[in-house]
This record gives sequence, C-alpha cells and structure tokens, in this order.
Amino acid sequence: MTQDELKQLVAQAAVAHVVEGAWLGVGTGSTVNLFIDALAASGKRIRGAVSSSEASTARLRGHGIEVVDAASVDRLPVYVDGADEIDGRGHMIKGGGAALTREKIVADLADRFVCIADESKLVDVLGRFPLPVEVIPMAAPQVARRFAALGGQASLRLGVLTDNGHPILDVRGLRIADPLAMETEVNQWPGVVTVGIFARHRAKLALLGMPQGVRTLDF
Ligand SMILES: O=C(CO)[C@H](O)[C@H](O)COP(=O)(O)O
Repeated sequence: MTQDELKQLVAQAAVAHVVEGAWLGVGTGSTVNLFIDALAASGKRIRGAVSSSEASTARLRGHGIEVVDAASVDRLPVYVDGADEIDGRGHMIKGGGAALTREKIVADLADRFVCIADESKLVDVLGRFPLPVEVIPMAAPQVARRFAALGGQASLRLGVLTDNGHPILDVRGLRIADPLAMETEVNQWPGVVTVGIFARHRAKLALLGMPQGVRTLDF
C-alpha cells in the first residue's frame, strides 16, 4: 500500500471517533485533509468545527461544514490531527505543515486528541524529524544558539511564515528522550511562540495506518 492509501485508511477510521452533534477540533495536513473529506462523505453531522489553520478552514467550509473561532467554544470532546512523529506514549512532533501554534491552542481545548498517521510516523524516540519552532523574528538567532548548546542545528524554514505571520526554525540532530522536559524548557525561552513538541497535549489515541489495517494505540 502507498503512504497515501495508509493515510486514507486512518482518515476513514477517525470518523468513528467524531462525536455526533458536538463541536470538533480539526488539525492540519494531508492526513487531516483526507479526514475532512471522509467526514463530509460519511454524512455524520457535527455542530461545527474549530480549525487549526486557514487551509483546513477553507476545506471544511468547502464541504459546507460550519467553522467557528476557538473563542466561541469552551471545550471540544475530540480533536483530530496528524503528526510528524509519535512515540509509544503518545508524545508527538508536529508543525511540519507550519500550523503548530494553532494546533496546540485547539488541542488545549480538547478532552481527547486523536492522532491519525501512517505507520512511518511511529518512532522509539522523537527527534529524527526536524523539530519545528515558531519564533518571533528578532529572537531567531538566540533561540538557534540555545538549541546549539543542546546539540541541535537550527535553520530558518525558507519562504514560510505561519498563519500568525511568524517564521519557523527547524532543528535537526536532537534526541528528545524526555519530551515533557524539553517542551517545558523551550517554552521558557524568550521569543519562542510555540515548540512543536506535543507532550502536555499528547495523543490519547493513535490510529496508525499499516498494510494489515489500522493499528490502534490507546495511551
Ligand atoms: O503538524 C502538522 C501540521 O503543522 C501535521 O499534522 C503534520 O505535519 C503531519 O502532516 P501530514 O498529515 O501531511 O503527514
């Protein structure tokens, strides 16, 4: 099976975890795009969606699904999103699609993060995928120096600004053995808007696409 077919498999499987008649948090990326399409095709009705990016908002609205601001909602029962890496405890690296800040904001509203990904995203230790960090521009060099002190090489993602208008540093060479500790530390650094480690907001459920079918990990 191709990677796209594996993504399609989990996108379809995630529809069963959507709470009918309730608000739904929606992430960003190619797997989520397939999920939005699968949700629309399923005929399952939700009250509306809180979206983590302009791209997902446009796709949801294209299917006639109402999208409201995060400010209009107190809690979401479920947030569905992809990941760039996920470990065996539900910790993730996210932000490959540059939507990490809004993704963390919407995930923070949710009772249950359902991660959908193909099996290539499952790793023992996070860090092979370059860690995305959204930064205030003037702080980029000093944030890069702090990562260098931890053994990471940070480079600006060229030609990319987030939906919030900020650049992204991609940090290579990290081995993130303690995701919660690193997330907590990097969050303290002046000029960091969001670090793409999702440990505080880890997945509660992962649906991983494999040639044999969907592997479910409950954390
Ligand atoms: O974090 C993300 C966007 O910021 C995505 O969830 C992540 O990049 C995975 O994307 P895809 O489903 O295209 O593999």
